[in-house]
Order: sequence, then structure tokens, then C-alpha cells
Amino acid sequence: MSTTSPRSIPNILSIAGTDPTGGAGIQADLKSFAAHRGYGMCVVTALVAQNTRGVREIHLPPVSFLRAQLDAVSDDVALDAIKIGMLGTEEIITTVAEWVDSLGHGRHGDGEDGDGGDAQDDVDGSGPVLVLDPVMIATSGDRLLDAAAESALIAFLHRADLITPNVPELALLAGAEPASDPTGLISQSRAVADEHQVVVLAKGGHLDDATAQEHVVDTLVYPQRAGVRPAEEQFLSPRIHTQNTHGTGCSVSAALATLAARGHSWSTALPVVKDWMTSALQDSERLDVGQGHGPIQHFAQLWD
Ligand SMILES: Nc1ncnc2c1ncn2[C@@H]1O[C@H](COP(=O)(O)OP(=O)(O)OP(=O)(O)O)[C@@H](O)[C@H]1O
Ligand SMILES: Cc1ncc(COP(=O)(O)O)c(N)n1
Repeated sequence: MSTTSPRSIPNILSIAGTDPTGGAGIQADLKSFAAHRGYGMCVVTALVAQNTRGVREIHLPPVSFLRAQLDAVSDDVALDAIKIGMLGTEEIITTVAEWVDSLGHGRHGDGEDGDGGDAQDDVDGSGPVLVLDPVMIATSGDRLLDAAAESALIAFLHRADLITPNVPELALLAGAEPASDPTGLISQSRAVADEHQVVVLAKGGHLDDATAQEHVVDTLVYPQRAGVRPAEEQFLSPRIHTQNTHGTGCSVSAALATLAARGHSWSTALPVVKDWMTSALQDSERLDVGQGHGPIQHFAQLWD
């Protein structure tokens, strides 16, 4: 990653929807930023009446007010990283895209340290690192992106440095059936990474193949650029058998944005984040929040 913030505590912005029970969306992002030593900020795209059991109602503030929130932050604060989650509608995606373009965001490289590395070359990035979690459907099965907005989200992808789809989200971005094993996930990620020139973190939490009972496999897939060979890197962690998985996707992308702003490459950040997630899932049993898919314990490593 070519950016290392001069700030000892980087400024990280979440642009996402809310979860009043605190496990997913903006509330999860802020906890994840703090757990990884970032200063967290947030712009709300959607107010979501949800809990650990499901989504009840969604209220969308006018997009002019969304833009006012975004400008209020960027007119005043130098941003080191942006994590984008629930965008909800085409109008919201367009508004956020226009604002990102107004920042003059130039994509950040995916190599180790900007020296051109062997597998992934480095693009001279400018402005904040941008991580997009293409949130479409909640763990509960409820839709968080309207169907008409899917093509607008696909058109947004090239702006991001990293995207973090789960199995069904990746299938939708690739225009394919959901993958059933890590190999299928990699080939869909390769298609998306090359077409949109974006690094893809394909999350394997939803896989149910032979090894999935024991391990969760997440894969980084780098776009192929002229003269640079394609690369994939797989990262395994133990599968934690718990129903407290609400917000894992939000929390992982927020953690990666924070570590990138602190100078990590994606491949050095991901093992750190997976170790952290393992303890956050294990420690979730100490929380007593709701009857459904409960939240993770973001501060497991701090509150030992
Ligand atoms: N049971 C688990 N044990 C260990 N790690 C997990 C487990 N479930 C998810 N993870 C990790 O959490 C992250 C999110 O994975 P997942 O594939 O579930 O994405 P997601 O569907 O976006 O998450 P969410 O459940 O928030 O919607 C990945 O890094 C994955 O490895
Ligand atoms: C506002 C918001 N953003 C994202 C999610 C996805 O999280 P999960 O899939 O864990 O429910 C969510 N439920 N709510």
C-alpha cells in the first residue's frame, strides 16, 4: 500500500446504514475502527429498524442531506480511509460516487510497499484508501439493496481499492450462480477483479464444502495488469461454531480499511484481521444481546 498517513491515529469514515442493536452497519464499523486504532467517523445512508432477528423497516434520508453530511466531513477533515457499506438505492450510489469523484480519489496500489513488488504492481494512490463492502442481503436474509440498484453498484466498483463480497454478493457481481467451494470463489473473483481492476477479498464464511466445517477460507484476488502476473492468496482461520455472526462482514471491511490507513498491505492486514475475528467470535458468547444472530465482541483482545 502506497499510503501511510502522517497521522499517528488515522481518520476513517464509514458510509453505511444503521443497526440500533449495535452489531452491524455503522455501529459495527465504529467499534472495528476503534479496535484497530483508528479515529472513527460516520455518514448515515439509511436508518434501518433491525435487530439480531431481522430487518423491519428502512428509512432513507433525502440524498441532498446525504451529500450535506459527506461534504461536512470532507470540507473539514483529512480522510485516510473510507469504508462503504449499505448504499440501498441507485440514487444513494450515484450521490456517493459523485462525492468520491469530487475528492479526486486515485486508486491505491495493492503491492507491499509501492516498489512494484513481484506479483502486484503499485498504482500511485491519492486521497483516502477506499474499501467497499457490497452489502446486498443481511444475515437474516433481508434485502439491503434494492434490485434496481445492482447495476449502479457494479458501475461503482472501479472506484474502490478493495471490495469484500460474500458468496452470494460475489455471484451477483460476477453474473453467476453462487460458488460452492474456494476454487469457484476464486474464478468468480478473478473475473470481477480483472473487469473492474479492483482487489477482491472473497469471503468464505457462507461456504459449506468439505473443509468448511473446520476452516473459513478468505481469498485475496489481485487484478491482472499489463506485464504483471495474476495472483491469489488464501487465508485460513478456524471456523467458530456460533450463531453470533451478525456484522462479521461489516467489521472485517472496517478493520481492513483501518489497517490500510496505518500502512499495511491487504496481505499483511488480512491475517491480523482474521486472528482478531476469531477472538471476537469466540468472545461473543460473553455478550447477551438479542435472540437471533448476535453481535461479535469487537474488544475481545482489549478486555481480556
Ligand atoms: N463462523 C466463523 N468462524 C470464523 N470466521 C468467520 C465465521 N463466519 C465469518 N467469518 C469471517 O468473517 C468474515 C465475514 O465472512 P462472511 O463470508 O460471513 O461475510 P458476510 O456474509 O459479509 O458477513 P455477515 O455475516 O456480516 O453478512 C470473513 O473474514 C470470514 O472469514
Ligand atoms: C445497516 C446494515 N449494514 C449491513 C448489514 C449486514 O450485516 P449482516 O449481514 O451481518 O446482517 C446489516 N445487517 N445492516
